[in-house]
Amino acid sequence: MNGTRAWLVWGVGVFAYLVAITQRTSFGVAGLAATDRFSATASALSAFTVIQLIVYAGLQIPVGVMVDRFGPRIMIATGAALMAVGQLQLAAAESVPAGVVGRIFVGAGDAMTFIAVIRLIPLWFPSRRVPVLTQLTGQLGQVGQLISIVPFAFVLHHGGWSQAFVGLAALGLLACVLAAALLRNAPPGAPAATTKRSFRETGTDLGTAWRQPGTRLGLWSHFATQFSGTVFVLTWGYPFLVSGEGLTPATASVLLSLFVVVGIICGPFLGSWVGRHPLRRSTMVLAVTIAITAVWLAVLLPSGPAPLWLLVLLVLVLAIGGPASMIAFDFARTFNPSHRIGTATGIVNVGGFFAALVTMYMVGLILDLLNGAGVFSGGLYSLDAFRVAFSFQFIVLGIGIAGVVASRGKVRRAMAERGERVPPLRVALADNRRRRSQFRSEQRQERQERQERRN
Ligand SMILES: N[C@@H](Cc1c[nH]cn1)C(=O)NCC(=O)O
Repeated sequence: MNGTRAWLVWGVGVFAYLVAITQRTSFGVAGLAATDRFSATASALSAFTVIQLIVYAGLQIPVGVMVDRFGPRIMIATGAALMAVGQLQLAAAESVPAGVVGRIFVGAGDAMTFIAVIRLIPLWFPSRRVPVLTQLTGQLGQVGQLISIVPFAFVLHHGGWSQAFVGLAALGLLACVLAAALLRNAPPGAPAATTKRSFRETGTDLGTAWRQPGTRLGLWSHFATQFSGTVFVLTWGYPFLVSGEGLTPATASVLLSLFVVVGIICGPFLGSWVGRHPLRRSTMVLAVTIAITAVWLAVLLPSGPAPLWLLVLLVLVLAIGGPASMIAFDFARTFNPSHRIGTATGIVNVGGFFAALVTMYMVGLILDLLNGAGVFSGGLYSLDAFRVAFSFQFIVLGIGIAGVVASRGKVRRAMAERGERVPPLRVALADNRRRRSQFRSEQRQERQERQERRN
């Protein structure tokens, strides 16, 4: 494998994903400017984000199939081009429908990027490197959010709407050109990364990927770990922290930026842990999901504002959900043959975004209903209203945990039929401790022997 070339391909892939995250998150930063430009109500504005995410989630499976059929390069380049077209449309739009069309293009291009980028990794790198590089790709991509928050917001407020969105279109075009020029689907001489399948065979592949219990374990893992953080960052976190908990906008922004930092720090650790303990991946997923449930209970159960340290802890735990959700793609990769990984990854990636969309909608609906019925004084975004509305997440978390446990059971039964047994966690931990202490005593003995020889 050509090392420099592999790193170049990975670098271009990460850049394309980072640009996709910038395009995805840019509208959140432009909320106030959009209200002025389109003279739109709050619910019309939320349609921009919701429709974009519906397009993104709806395209995951077809895009996964296309990644297997056409390879990552063309998908990444086409995705970047679509996002550039979408942002140009938004730069020119002066009505809500025209703006929504722009966001549909952005959602479609965004949908093509991540699955294709992580498909490149096992094609270019040895398998021992794949978990850490997959994690790093996911986390470095999130830096795109910071580009939306700082330079994009600066151009928007000082240069104006059209300049800011034309700038994003230029970034998309740059990603498209780099992908077309520098990406290759596989190293020279390696087996082809694409498979020509008939329509019928594609349908069969899709069914086979879905029936594979490991794919469903991936879907539920993504569902359980990712949605709460996504809802917090993309929609309800900021109003909850500022209007509900009474933090200043500056403190709330710092807390939201922590998501990116925590992901970058924790991602590589989680990736290397997954590489070393492949039989404990679902245990890690469950541990993170239970931690998310526990921290939300701690924040929502007591009446009155939560102390700042608890809100920081909430953000840290929700942020760890990001790297933990990347374990889901490891299930897709390791339980499916190479020609079905794109399809399986597409299925897995629906989980977290579907759960996030339902939760975003339900939290909004519950807030509206409580406000309409005048249940709490303090208005739409009062802390008590948020405490009730955010409790909807416990239903989704419960469904996620049940899904992970049930699909893990199926995976383990299938493994047992092949003669592979997963030892209980207690036994595995004891075994680990025994091996570590044996390793340490061997090292001690070796040092002693060396010392004796020197004397
Ligand atoms: N799990 C996310 C990526 C992530 C990593 N840290 C925080 N988020 C994911 O599913 N990504 C898919 C995408 O298109 O972004």
